[in-house]
Amino acid sequence: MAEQARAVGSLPVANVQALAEACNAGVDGDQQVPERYLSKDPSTDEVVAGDDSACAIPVIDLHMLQDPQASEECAKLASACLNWGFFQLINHGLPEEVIGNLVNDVVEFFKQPLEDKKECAQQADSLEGYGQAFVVSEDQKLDWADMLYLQVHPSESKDPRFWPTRPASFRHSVDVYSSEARELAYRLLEFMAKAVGADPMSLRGMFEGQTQGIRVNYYPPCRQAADRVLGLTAHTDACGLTLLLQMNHDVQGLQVKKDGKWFAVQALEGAFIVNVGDVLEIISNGKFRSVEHRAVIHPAKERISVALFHYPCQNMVVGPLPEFMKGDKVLYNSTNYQDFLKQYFTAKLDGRKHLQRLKLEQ
Ligand SMILES: O=C(O)CCC(=O)C(=O)O
Ligand SMILES: [Fe+2]
Repeated sequence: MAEQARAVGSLPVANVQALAEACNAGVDGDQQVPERYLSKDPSTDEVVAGDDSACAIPVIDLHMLQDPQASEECAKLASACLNWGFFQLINHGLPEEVIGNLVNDVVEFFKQPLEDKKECAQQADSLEGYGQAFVVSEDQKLDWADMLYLQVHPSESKDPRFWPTRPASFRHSVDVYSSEARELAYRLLEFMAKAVGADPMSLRGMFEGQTQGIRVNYYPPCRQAADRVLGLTAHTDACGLTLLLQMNHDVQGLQVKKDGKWFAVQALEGAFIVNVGDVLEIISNGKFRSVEHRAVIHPAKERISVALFHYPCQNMVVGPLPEFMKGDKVLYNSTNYQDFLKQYFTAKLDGRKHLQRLKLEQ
């Protein structure tokens, strides 16, 4: 992402927060939701409701993972990463104050007038900044959301052009939050490796100190057509591991694909939603799965989420690690990381297709 974020730009499109305000205001017959946002056909979607705990993504307790006696939690982690590619993490130890400061500053950022937010607008040569991601053609369907993407680590990769100066504490809140969350991601990578019998340091060593990016997603409500728009089109994450914080936990939006159906996620207050990215699926030779997910829109309520993406070492070869095979058949081709990213971005978010290409015939 470090290089790629600078090489791939997005075509400028309307600000969705402002468009939503116009469409949601007043009576029908005012501004209509433009056709380009109507990307979803509700009649063909099978969605499993998020309030049924029997069908929910697994919940993993970090306290229990750390207890050397509690091997069941480790087995649950391995099963979550294989069968869902997603889990919610509780008792993660990230200070409430650190999360609270981030949440307040993100909310304040989006409350500003459009002109002020545009001070950190995306530029033609970059994915960083405030705008939309991966718009590459004039007739492509568009997401009902705005986002702010920033590279947060290593510190020399930060581009101050895109970092909000208001609220004044924004930069500090993001720095503190992302560095705490980074440590947590490294701890999780250790547990994930251990959970499938690999050396706990094998994954940590590939990710520690490498690129971390933050993506703040703002999903405005859509009164006219909530079931026809998508906040974030179905995709897999290119990175190794994503830590997602959903701010208004009572508004459902994230959906995860399993066995051909979409499962709505009911976010637990204060928990992280963690998911496996493409790089980890390949490195683990399929023991962890990078799963398609998307975000849907509420008719009356906004939703904000913050995703932290953890990328591996820039010059690594992305391929199954011997540590994860131990005699198993090799399921994926290896490719160098820069080519891997190029292919992912060429497939325009369609990471799953990209993964299929790397997957060897069985
Ligand atoms: O907003 C969400 O719940 C999902 C966000 C996401 O998948 C992403 O930013 O990659
Ligand atoms: Fe994602």
